[in-house]
Amino acid sequence: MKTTEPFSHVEHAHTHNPLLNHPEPPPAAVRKRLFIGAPFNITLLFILSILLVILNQQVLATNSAFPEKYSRKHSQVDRLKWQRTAFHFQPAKNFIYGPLFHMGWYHLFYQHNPYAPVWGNMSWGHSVSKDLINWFELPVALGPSEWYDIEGVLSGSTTVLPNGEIFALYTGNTNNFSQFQCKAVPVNISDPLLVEWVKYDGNPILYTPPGIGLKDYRDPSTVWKGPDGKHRMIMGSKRNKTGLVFVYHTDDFTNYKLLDEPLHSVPNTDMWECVDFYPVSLTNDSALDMAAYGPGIKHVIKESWEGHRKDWYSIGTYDAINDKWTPDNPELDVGIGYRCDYGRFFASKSLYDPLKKRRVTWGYVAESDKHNQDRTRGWATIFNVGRTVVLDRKTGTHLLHWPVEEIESLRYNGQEFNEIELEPGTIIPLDIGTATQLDIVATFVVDQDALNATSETSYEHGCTKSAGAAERGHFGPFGVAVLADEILSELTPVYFYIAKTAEGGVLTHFCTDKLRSSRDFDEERVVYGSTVPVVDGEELTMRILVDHSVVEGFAQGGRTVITSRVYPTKAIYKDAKLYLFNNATHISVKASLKIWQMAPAQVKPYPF
Ligand SMILES: OC[C@H]1O[C@@](CO)(OC[C@@]2(O[C@H]3O[C@H](CO)[C@@H](O)[C@H](O)[C@H]3O)O[C@H](CO)[C@@H](O)[C@@H]2O)[C@@H](O)[C@@H]1O
Repeated sequence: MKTTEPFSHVEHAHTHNPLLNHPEPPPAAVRKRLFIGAPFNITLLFILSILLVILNQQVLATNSAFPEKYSRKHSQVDRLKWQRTAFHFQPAKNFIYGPLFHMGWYHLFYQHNPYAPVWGNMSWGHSVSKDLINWFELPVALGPSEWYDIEGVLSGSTTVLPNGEIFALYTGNTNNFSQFQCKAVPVNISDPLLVEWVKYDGNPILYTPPGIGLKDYRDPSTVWKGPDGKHRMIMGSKRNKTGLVFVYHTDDFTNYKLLDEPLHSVPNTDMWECVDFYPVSLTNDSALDMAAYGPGIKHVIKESWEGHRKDWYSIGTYDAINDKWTPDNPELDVGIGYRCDYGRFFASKSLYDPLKKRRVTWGYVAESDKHNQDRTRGWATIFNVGRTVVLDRKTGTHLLHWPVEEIESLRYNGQEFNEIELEPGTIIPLDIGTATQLDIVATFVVDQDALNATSETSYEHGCTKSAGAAERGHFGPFGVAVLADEILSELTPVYFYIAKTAEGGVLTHFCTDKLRSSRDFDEERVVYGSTVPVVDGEELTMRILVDHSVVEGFAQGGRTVITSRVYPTKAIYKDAKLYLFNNATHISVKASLKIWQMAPAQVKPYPF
């Protein structure tokens, strides 16, 4: 790895940043010093403060902050071209999202419109990879063709049986959008690419159960064998506003018998789409295949909340004899506890990878700019970089989602910055050259004496209801601003914010501020985030993947994750810069970073 000189050249670049700072009164001790002086100084200071307040208010008013609609420098064509990601999976064009599975090669199946970059003509797109990073696009595996799927081959799953048999279960959308479950098989299982698929001629194999809406019944899971030798399949649905998971038993993988009782249900969580269910180990980081059952194992339910477009998980115990699942903590039940990702990430689906004994999950990361841009760009929505999922054995309450190790093969030109002192209210540029494709690992050491000395409490703080990185607290925000232009008119800060509780404890928030990511339209001009547990003895660490229009942030090894789509108009190409900041009012922070440039991944048609 190539390293730069120590960070001395940046130290004298410390600047006071009006864009990040709120017009808050300085702390009492400082205030005293400011007001000792001649009346002339007081008047001057007063005028300056008024100007600062006006400037800050302009910046904080989200839409009116940017009167100039487009940057003159980069044309719209250039901007849209820049948005295409370099190392996140997306096919050459059109619309993607959906499920995946494995066979020899890693096979990724996804919801795909072969004709336009918008939802419609839903088909199963198909790509294969040897390393989860570089992909070959194959022909569409399954497209609408029959009465039961004429309006779309929707999401589902694939199953590989121990005898090598492979089949897919999917939801067919009829001409009136009723949903039926269907089966398909590869034509030739000795083809490692599984290029051709054929639909079962007895489709549909499953009809909507009584009392369930015809449009509330979809996304059949992978089939697995329970400890009693019976095979199971599950599907998400809802009854009134109660989200639930149906369980089916099968002997032949074509006929499925619905059990009377659901595996689990939670009132007021609406339709559960793309339900995922898998075991996690309490004793090590090795993933388990679906059949794993017994002591030392917990089971995770993940659901994608229709309408909200958010993925929720909960950790609990699976009783395979009665096909019932119970959450460890009812207050952290499915849909009311933790999310897989606090940004834009939906309809995720995981794969047990027997090669590396790990579970990898992908979700689709939709666009958040104007819908008509999709057509101009020619593509829409991407996948996150595949993430391994393990139980966080330190907390026991969280999952850890972390980019697959293969992504590190794209790193080059590594640079290290050690122990940069960030005093309250500073922002410094990090001179790393091009800043559009990056892997950043940052550690922050907080001045504990200052933290302990202050009794101020800000327990009520929350990323999503805050004013983002401009909202100054005693102990935050501090972090990294990515995709920022030189004058900070566009920037996406990814940061920690420490809040002290009335009892003297601390609560750490991990946030991404999209309020000033783009001067252009963004339907989610918001601050994303949540709290992140920090276990005794841990430093505050974050990892950020920057890839043009996507920013993935991981705090504390992936306990809290935030994926954002961003559409800067100025901070693009060589004008995209990186900054380190501490906008807290009362603590200094020492930051150490490793930053790599990221090479593009290859996504190509398979060379038949
Ligand atoms: O592509 C269908 C699969 O995708 C899932 C999970 O994302 O359901 C999405 C869903 O919404 C799509 O269709 C809507 C039109 O009917 C459209 O407005 C929306 O933008 C699309 O994402 O698809 C079904 C209807 O087909 C709808 O109820 C969902 O919200 C998954 O559940 C599907 O299998």
